[in-house]
Amino acid sequence: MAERFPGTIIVSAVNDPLVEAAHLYKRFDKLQAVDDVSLSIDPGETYGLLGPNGAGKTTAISMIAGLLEPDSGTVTVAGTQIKPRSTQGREAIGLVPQDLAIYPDLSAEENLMFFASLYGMSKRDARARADEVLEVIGLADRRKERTSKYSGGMKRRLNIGIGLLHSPRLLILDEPTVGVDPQSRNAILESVEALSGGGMAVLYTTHYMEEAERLCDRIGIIDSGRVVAEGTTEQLISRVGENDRVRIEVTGSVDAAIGHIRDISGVVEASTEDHAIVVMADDGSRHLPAVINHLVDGGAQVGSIEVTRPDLEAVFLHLTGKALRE
Ligand SMILES: Nc1ncnc2c1ncn2[C@@H]1O[C@H](COP(=O)(O)OP(=O)(O)OP(=O)(O)O)[C@@H](O)[C@H]1O
Repeated sequence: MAERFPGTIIVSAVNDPLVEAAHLYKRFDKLQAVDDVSLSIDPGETYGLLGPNGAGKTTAISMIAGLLEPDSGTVTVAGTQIKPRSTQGREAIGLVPQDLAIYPDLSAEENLMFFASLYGMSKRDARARADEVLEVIGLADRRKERTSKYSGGMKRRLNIGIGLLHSPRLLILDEPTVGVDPQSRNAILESVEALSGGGMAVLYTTHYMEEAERLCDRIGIIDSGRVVAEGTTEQLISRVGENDRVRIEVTGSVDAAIGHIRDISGVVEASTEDHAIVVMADDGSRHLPAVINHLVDGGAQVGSIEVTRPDLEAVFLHLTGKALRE
């Protein structure tokens, strides 16, 4: 991290993370809502906090955004320590909360212009930035409509646009797709991908594993206030040793083949189901030809084949003993 000397310009090293949260704790009465959460996010990286309702995601990001004072722990964003009682460093952060903060009687454009004026932007800059933001959130063609007529998803997209107005380096999104229509959901995911591709760091909370898998370069799995595992989707899956599941429909006997299939290196388990054989293996597609050869050699005919890769849902279950969407 760059050191500060009076009168010098602070230049962060290129490789410094944009966000560093270290050992955050927060307790509400008897509940330890956040219990030693640390994470770092690089510029251009999308970091996902994946966990069920009540896991502590909102509490953690509220501390990272400087809205909530941690009991202990520190947050640094773009080289500045974030403190709830100071506005220092806030310009680097765009927080999009779950609750909407838009004026229903104003159009999308008017809402953006209003919030831009709160940031102290000139009318000209505000107009130019509103144009850019409307493109990013996919509402350019609906910009003049009163937002009271918008769908819930469109309102949510405008909420994201407001968080983007001041061109933050870190965008924090708290479960932005909960309860939105599929079209808006897709628009939101595409916006996040575009922003991240443009170099913005994104902190994204969700309990939808498909979104975490699609968007996030790294994921922290959070449960009961603790990040119980962190890594890329592949790292998380391999860490818990989950296997691919290969299901092959067969006619004829598999008795002769099944012993040979179990002997294939990398095959963990092979069993029969109704008119099918199910093989658990570390890399299902790689073992498929050998499995099929044994079946055919044993006199069985092979029908449809399905390879199911393990997902974050399985990882979550493995780590916590709970389903992500209980
Ligand atoms: N201000 C508060 N006072 C008391 N308890 C709180 C407060 N804020 C959150 N909690 C509790 O802390 C726990 C974590 O809540 P948090 O909102 O951070 O979880 P979450 O993962 O964001 O889930 P959700 O999506 O349901 O908000 C929950 O049990 C919640 O009830």
